[in-house]
Amino acid sequence: MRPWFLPFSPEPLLSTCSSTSFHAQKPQAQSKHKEPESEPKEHFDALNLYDIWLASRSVPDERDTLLVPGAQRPLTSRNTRLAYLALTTYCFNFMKHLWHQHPTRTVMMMACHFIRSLFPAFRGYSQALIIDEMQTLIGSGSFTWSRLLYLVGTELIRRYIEGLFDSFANHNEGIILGSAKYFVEYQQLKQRTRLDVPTFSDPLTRDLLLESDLFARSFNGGGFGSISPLDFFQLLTLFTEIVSHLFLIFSVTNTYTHIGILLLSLFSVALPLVLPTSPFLSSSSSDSIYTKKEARAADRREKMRNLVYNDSYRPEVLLFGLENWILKSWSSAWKVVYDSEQTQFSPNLSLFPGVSVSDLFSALQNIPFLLLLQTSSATLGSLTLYRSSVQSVVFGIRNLLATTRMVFQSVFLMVAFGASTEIKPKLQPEPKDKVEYRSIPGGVSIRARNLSYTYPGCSEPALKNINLTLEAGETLAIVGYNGSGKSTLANILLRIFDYDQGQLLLNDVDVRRYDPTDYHRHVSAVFQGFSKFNSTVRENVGIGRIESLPHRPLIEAALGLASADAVVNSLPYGIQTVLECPGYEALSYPGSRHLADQVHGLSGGEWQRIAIARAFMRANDPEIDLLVFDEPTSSLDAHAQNQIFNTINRISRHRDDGTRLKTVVFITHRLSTARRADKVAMMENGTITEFGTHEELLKKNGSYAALYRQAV
Ligand SMILES: Nc1ncnc2c1ncn2[C@@H]1O[C@H](COP(=O)(O)OP(=O)(O)OP(=O)(O)O)[C@@H](O)[C@H]1O
Repeated sequence: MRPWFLPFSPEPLLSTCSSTSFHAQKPQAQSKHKEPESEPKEHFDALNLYDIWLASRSVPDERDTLLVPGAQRPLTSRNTRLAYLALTTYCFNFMKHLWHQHPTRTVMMMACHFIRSLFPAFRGYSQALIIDEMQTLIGSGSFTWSRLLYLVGTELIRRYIEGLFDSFANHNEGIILGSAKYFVEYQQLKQRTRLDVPTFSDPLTRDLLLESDLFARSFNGGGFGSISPLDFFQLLTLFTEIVSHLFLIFSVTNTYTHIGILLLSLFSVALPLVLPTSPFLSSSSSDSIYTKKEARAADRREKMRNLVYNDSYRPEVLLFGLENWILKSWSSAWKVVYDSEQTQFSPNLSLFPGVSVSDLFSALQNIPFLLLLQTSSATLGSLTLYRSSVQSVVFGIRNLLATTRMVFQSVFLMVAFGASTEIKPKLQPEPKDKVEYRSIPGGVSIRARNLSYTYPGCSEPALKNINLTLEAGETLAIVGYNGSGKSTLANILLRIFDYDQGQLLLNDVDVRRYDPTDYHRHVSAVFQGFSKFNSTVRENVGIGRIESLPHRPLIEAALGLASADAVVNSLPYGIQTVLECPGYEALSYPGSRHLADQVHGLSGGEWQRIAIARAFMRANDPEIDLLVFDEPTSSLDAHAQNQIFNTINRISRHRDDGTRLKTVVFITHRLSTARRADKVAMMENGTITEFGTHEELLKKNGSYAALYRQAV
């Protein structure tokens, strides 16, 4: 059910916002922005959202450097053009979308902003009237309270109405902000759940998502120098506020003789705004542009913090005595970042020690005030009004400049949000190439030809020239030394990773032509680093077949298949026990305390049984053609291990005639289990060096035979 404040379902708007979409990594886009200044204008105009975002991150005069994510964009003419492009191609559409959710409320919000912006001027005017009245009363000698009480009463009523109006405006704005927040966070989550591992491992995509997160967080009120899109309206408020004060200043000084005073007022107001840009008074830029060294230091500082704050690292931190090293690394990184920030941010406005420049400007603003005081026409109220209006204009213009600058940054974060919702997962085939996965009898047939794969950022390939043929229904054991590439191969077979070279045919179709989501409906797996969720046993297992989550008997059956039923029965709340997992810090909400009491830890082997039960939730389904187990029984005793392999054997065959229904691939370091497989692949240094039946490989007397002899 949607929340009460939402008049809409948060489905994608972005097709209406921008017609462009892109693959997560576009090397041409990256290189294109290495020489932004030399690009022809028409090229500039053809940029899509991702291009705009990437272009805004380039550092002026540094070819191969990008600003660290979240850094402020310098206010250059090029970035201004990019911001304008972003505003016209995306931001206005985004705002329009928000407006469509609550048209009446949004109009009311804008009207409220306008009316509120007039309040300070009214306030000043009303106070001036009271002061004038007091001056008249005192000056005339006949002091009567009635008129004064009337004015004070009017002022109190005005303030009361102002307060009521404010609370209405805040309430209205809160509702709009609530639905905007929901929309943005929903889109964020939706996008992240769609993205595959190769897309996530692209550094530029990670930066994009990070800035998109910053944008989403800005709805929670400030942070990181950005403002929420609703604060765009702040510009309107500030502008009208300044105009209304200028109007008051002008009315106080509108006679011919006062024109000079007016000009002096404006000059005194404008001077502090202009002067900070002078080379004597300010730094060249207040933008946090980190150099590579500083960015690395900032990154290191965060990593060190994380090592301390994340509980899952604590055993290693204590065991290896990392405390001093962490503190030292953190403090040296902190110093690098601090020094860089010190040089970047402007020094305070002080020309001489002990003499504040801003005090000088305040004093300057008093000159027209004194001149006015000398003219007979000026009343005390009007002088007070003049004084407060001049101050308000100064603050208003300052705020306007600061807000404009924040809006400028916000535009690029908004662009990051827009671009992130358009990322096309890397493993997703083009519609023209897409082929629907079709099952064949016996499971899935696998043919790998010269497969190679290098992890992003690594120079050495993890897999080299993998050749492998497995018929549907066969069982394959992958064995080999640590780091030989077994899990990487499993992840490629499961279409979690893509390969760089070669070809992988599943059921004689290039695996790249399958939609991964479609293909994943036909596989079940236990990963080596399986996830441990800080949730109940029921959910930890049931998510293996999400539609069966409400069906307790099915979950219990899976637990039985994984020989985990005895473990679960011994838990204090059985299947409802919340499992404790390292590294997860549960947030405590009022009323949720009792949950903490139900939390229970599990041993490594017990967790492994939970993960196996999760895979068994769907392994029995007829549409499952491939079962992949990456060291499923590494922490189990020999008896439990045998039970699990018997179960795998049973569910991969037809119940009546024993014919093979599923292809099974398992990775193991226990060579006694490898002999149960039809084929064995021996992996060394990222490649399959021996392939055949257990007996064939023993006869060969190569690496497998040596490993086997060592094991038994
Ligand atoms: N995320 C990663 N980024 C970079 N390199 C990686 C990553 N994961 C694994 N590698 C490297 O790829 C190689 C193969 O790793 P893989 O996990 O596939 O080995 P494995 O045979 O399963 O090892 P083990 O028996 O220890 O589980 C190793 O050299 C490893 O260091």
